Amino acid sequence: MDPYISVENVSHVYSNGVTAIKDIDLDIYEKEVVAILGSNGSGKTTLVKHFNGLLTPTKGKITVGNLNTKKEKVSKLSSLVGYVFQNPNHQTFLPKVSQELSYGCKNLKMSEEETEERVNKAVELFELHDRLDENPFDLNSSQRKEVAMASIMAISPQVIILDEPTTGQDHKGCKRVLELVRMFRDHGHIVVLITHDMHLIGELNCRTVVMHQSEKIADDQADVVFADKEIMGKAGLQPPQITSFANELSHLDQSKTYLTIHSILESMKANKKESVKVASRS
Ligand SMILES: Nc1ncnc2c1ncn2[C@@H]1O[C@H](COP(=O)(O)OP(=O)(O)OP(=O)(O)O)[C@@H](O)[C@H]1O
Repeated sequence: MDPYISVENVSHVYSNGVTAIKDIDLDIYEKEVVAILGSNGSGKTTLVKHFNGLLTPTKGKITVGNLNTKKEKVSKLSSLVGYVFQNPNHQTFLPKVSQELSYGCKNLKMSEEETEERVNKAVELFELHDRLDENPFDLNSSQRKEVAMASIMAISPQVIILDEPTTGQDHKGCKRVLELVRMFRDHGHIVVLITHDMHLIGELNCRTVVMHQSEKIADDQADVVFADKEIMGKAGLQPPQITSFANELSHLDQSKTYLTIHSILESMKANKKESVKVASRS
């Protein structure tokens, strides 16, 4: 299977001379959820801005859906790759939710019929029926973020980039983000997450790319990356608290990396069954 996004030996040097990403190779396939992790300034945003053509490589090549991003218009690429900004206020600017939802489709010059069909689908998925006439700025930040995500979903790009989706969200908002990532994946989209939220990555146990000082230093499932003390230390990352806690529980199988309470409980139950078996044998 060909990758949908192919990053081949890509570097980006900004006009001020800063090398923000260096010699990156990365293939992203259909239906993958990929988290990009790394400390501030490590190059995460610069990397993903190449996926929708906001930036182009100063060295190397990127293809998205077989299109060379250097040769395509940003408008074409933004129909394939949607970018949900960290701050929904940077994305919502129209006075009604309904206008926000249709803006992207209209901007891409879709017919009225197609726009209506796509917006209706987004309204359905995000259950926005009662909010269509509201002003996005009258909604709370979690609801406004959902409107921003729904307006990207209306375009139905193959790839959805979520930049720090849980930042500034309360517990309910964070849970909703997790649900939405799963919903995007279940609808066949590729989801790329830029995040510092280790709990979110732990819950998803998704493919995790770690950036450090402009370079990619790890690319594996979250449980494998989180168990790699050298990588985690180098990138200045801490696994979710639950993983550190589980590492202290000597009666758990320490060959595994525990990312959620659920996984710890499952292991405890398995241990219990095992010890009952042993007890009944002796
Ligand atoms: N427009 C720009 N012009 C010049 N340098 C930039 C520009 N944008 C980012 N940089 C620099 O490129 C490097 C990588 O920045 P980038 O924003 O990609 O990192 P990041 O990992 O996304 O950081 P953060 O977590 O803080 O958002 C940093 O040194 C940053 O100062």
